[in-house]
Amino acid sequence: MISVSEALDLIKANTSKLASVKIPLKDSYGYFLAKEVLAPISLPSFRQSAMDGYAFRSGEFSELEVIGECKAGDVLEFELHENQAVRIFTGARVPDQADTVVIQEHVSANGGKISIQTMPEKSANVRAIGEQVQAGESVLQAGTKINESIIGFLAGFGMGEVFVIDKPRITLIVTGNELQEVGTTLKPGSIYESNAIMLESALKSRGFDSIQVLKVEDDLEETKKIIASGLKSDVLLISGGISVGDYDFVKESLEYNGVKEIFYKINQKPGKPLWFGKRGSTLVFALPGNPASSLTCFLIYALSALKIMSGSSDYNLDFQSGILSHRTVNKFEKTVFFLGTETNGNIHIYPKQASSMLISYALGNALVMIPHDKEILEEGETVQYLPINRN
Ligand SMILES: Nc1nc2c(c(=O)[nH]1)N[C@H]1C(S)=C(S)[C@@H](COP(=O)(O)OP(=O)(O)OC[C@H]3O[C@@H](n4cnc5c(N)ncnc54)[C@H](O)[C@@H]3O)O[C@H]1N2
Ligand code: MOO
Repeated sequence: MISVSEALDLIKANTSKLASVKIPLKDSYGYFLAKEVLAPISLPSFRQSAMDGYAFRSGEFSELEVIGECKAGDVLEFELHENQAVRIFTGARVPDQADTVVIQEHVSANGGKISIQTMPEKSANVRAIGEQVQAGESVLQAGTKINESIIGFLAGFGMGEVFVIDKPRITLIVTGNELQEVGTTLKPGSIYESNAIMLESALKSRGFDSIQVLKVEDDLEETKKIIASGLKSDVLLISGGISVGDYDFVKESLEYNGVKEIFYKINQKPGKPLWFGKRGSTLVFALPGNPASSLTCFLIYALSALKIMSGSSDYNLDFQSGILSHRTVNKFEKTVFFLGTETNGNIHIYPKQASSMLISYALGNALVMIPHDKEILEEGETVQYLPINRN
C-alpha cells in the first residue's frame, strides 16, 4: 500500500491543466486567467473632470465668464478665451483648451460669472489619460484567479469575454442497491443516499458546476455501462463498490472500460480503498462508499486534481499546525484522519471516529492528520490539520 504523500505525488504527476477557452466576463468568477491581460485601452481614455465645478485655463484671474456646460457623456469643444470657464460635472470630458477644474464649493457664482475664492493648482481635478493604466500595459498575469474586483476592473476596459482555463466536466456515479433518495420512506435494509448529495455540494461550493450525477445498482453489466458513459467527462468520481466484496463491481468495470490503474489502496483511515486511474485525459477516482471515507478522499485527493485541471497553482493542501488539547492514540499503524475542532490553534478531537459516520465531520472544522508511525500523541503536542467547513 502506498502512503498519503506517494498518492498525492502520483495524482499530481498524472494531472494536467485543461485547455483555454473564451467565456463571457460575467460568468468568469473563480476561473483562472489563461493569458496575461494587456490593457486594450488607456484608463481613463479621455481627460475627465474628477469633480463638479468649472473648467478653465490655469493662469487666469479669479473672475471668469461661464460660456457653456459639459456633463458626463458630452463631447463638446469650446473656444476658451481669456477669463472664460466652462461649467463641468464629475466624469465629463474636459474640453481640450481647459487644463484645470475648480470645485464649485470654492467659487461664488453670480449669473453667468464666477469668482474663484480658492485658486486650485494647475491640472487640479482633471484625471489624466492613462493615469490608471496605459493602453498596452500588462495588468494581470496568466494564472490569476478571477474575483469580483478583477471582473469589475476588466469590465472597465469593455472586455465582454475573457480567456480562462476551462473547468472540468465531472460525472459522479453512486453505486449500491441499499441506497434510497432523501425524502422517501425508508425500506427495511436500506439507507438514505448521502454521498452524491454531499459531494455534489462540495463541488458546487468550490465553483465546479458542471456535474452529472448517475446512480447504479450493484450489477456488473450495468456498472460497466454507466462507467462507459461517465468516462466522457474530464473527471469521473465513483462512490462505493471499490472494495473486495462479491458485489463490488467498480474495479472490474473500470478495467473492462480500459481505465489504467495508477494506484489502489492507501495506507490511511478512513479511505483506504481509494482507486485512482486514467483513460486518455479522463481521471477516475473510485472513492470508498463509506461516507467519511468518500469525503476524506475527495478533500485530500480529488480536489487537488480538480484544482490543477482548472489552472490553479494553489493546489497543495493547506495544512496548519495546532496544539492537541488532550492525549490521542493512533492504534492503526496507518495515517489517520481524525475529525475535530480547532479553536485559537487548540485541537479537540471528537470521540466518534469511523468511516461509516458523518457526525464528527458535521460538527468539526478540522481534519487532523496523524502520521502512520505515531501511536501516542500527548496533550500539548503539535499536530497538522486541514481547515474544513469554514465557509
Ligand atoms: N473484507 C474486506 N472488507 C472491506 C475492506 C477490506 O479491506 N476487506 N475494506 C473496508 C473499507 S476500509 C471500506 S472504506 C469499505 C469500502 O467499501 P466500498 O467502496 O466497496 O463501498 P460499499 O461497500 O458500496 O459501501 C460501504 C458502506 O458505505 C455505505 N454507502 C455506500 N454508498 C453510500 C452512499 N452513497 N450514501 C451513504 N452510504 C453509502 C454502504 O451502505 C456501506 O455501509 O469496504 C470495507 N470492507
Ligand atoms: O478505509 Mo475504510 O475508509 O477505513 O472504512
